Amino acid sequence: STASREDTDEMADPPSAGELSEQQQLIDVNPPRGTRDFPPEDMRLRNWLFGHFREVSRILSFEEVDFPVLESESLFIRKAGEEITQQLYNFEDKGGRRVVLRPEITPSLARLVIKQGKSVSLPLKWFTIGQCWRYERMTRGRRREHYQWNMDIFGVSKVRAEAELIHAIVLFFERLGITSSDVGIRVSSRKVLQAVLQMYCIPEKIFAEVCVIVDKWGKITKEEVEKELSLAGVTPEAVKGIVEVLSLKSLDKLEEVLGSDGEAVADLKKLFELAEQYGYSQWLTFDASIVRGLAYYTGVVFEAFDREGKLRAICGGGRYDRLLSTFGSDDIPACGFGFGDAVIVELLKEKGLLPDLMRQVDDIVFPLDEELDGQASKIATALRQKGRSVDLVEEKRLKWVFKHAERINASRLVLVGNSELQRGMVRVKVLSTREEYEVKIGELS
Ligand SMILES: Nc1ccc(Br)nc1
Repeated sequence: STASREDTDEMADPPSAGELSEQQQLIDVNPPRGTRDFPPEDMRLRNWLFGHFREVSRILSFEEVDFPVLESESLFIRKAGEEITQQLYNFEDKGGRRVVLRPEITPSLARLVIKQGKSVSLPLKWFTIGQCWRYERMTRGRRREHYQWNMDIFGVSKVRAEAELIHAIVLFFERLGITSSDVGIRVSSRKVLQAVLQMYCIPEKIFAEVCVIVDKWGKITKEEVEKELSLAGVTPEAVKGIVEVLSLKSLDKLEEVLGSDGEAVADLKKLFELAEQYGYSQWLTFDASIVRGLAYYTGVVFEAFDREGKLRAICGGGRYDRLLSTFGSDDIPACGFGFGDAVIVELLKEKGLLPDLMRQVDDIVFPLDEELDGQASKIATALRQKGRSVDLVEEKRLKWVFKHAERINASRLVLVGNSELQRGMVRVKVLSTREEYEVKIGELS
């Protein structure tokens, strides 16, 4: 016989376009280009990931904050040629205001710190998980949104802040089963590049632009980097000096080039000493080519990478001591990182570490006869008030209910039947042990 719809759990085929009248044309059920839906299975993974973000933030004693996804465009207008500012998801709203879907979170954090002003005592340790956007020509077919975990410390000028943030990143990886054999964290400081530019009397005003160009090292050819540096106003000998320093992979070598009295070497030495004490130095590696691509970094910068070299940077961050003054406020030393929700999932897949997250329900309550739907509602209410998750099912055959119970990993099946109700009872099946018993309705827990 043909199974009726309530017997199967497959959706009927949607009507074909020809079966719909003009105004009933099926809408495009896909989300806008470059964006994602999160159906239950994907949402379980996302909640699992964000749960670890939150737990690590709690363990590091960070407070959660949040901001509108929509921000004034003025927060992100920067002249250093960053990709992030060239791909702003910007528009004019109905009030004629220039607004954006934020491409990153740090400027919002800075805005709130300024807004809070004297009402907050430093240091501040804030975290947030928020959706960020870019408008990229779909030629590269890349996503236009992702969720980013940000942790930021305001008011700590010493590298203790960087050490704390890196500790958070290491703890997060360890919670997911990722080890320092899978992932490393490259560390350097923009003060390295700053020192080199000073050695060659390159004006400070092009520092941010030079950093954005140097960040392309390894992504575009050496010749292209040199050409862009030259166009930015860096002399040929300074370009040579920069290229030489970028290849340094040891602090000792760096010290030979920059001398031992500079801030860059001192900061990095202190950070690596602290790393030993935290017990995570096996994750760290000094790499002078790391500058990160955001204009506002001023000091230590770091990024996590997969040692097999198959993926883009997993997360990254650094010190940005001068960002607040670009918004007209007094500066407050600051340091933070962003951790996207996409590359980490690719890494977990690579390492076979994706968790198997099942839907789980405590009880299915099922009236065996239609007229018992009221009794079933009472029983569901009593159980829910005790905090049990209850799936109240009706208009189904018992065979379907057993299959459904298996599908949603229900712990118990509570059957509401006339004969039991006559005696003030319901029948309970414990699905894991097949144990079956009757219990007084008032004693069901
Ligand atoms: N900044 C940014 C925003 C959105 C995506 Br997807 N990637 C980077």
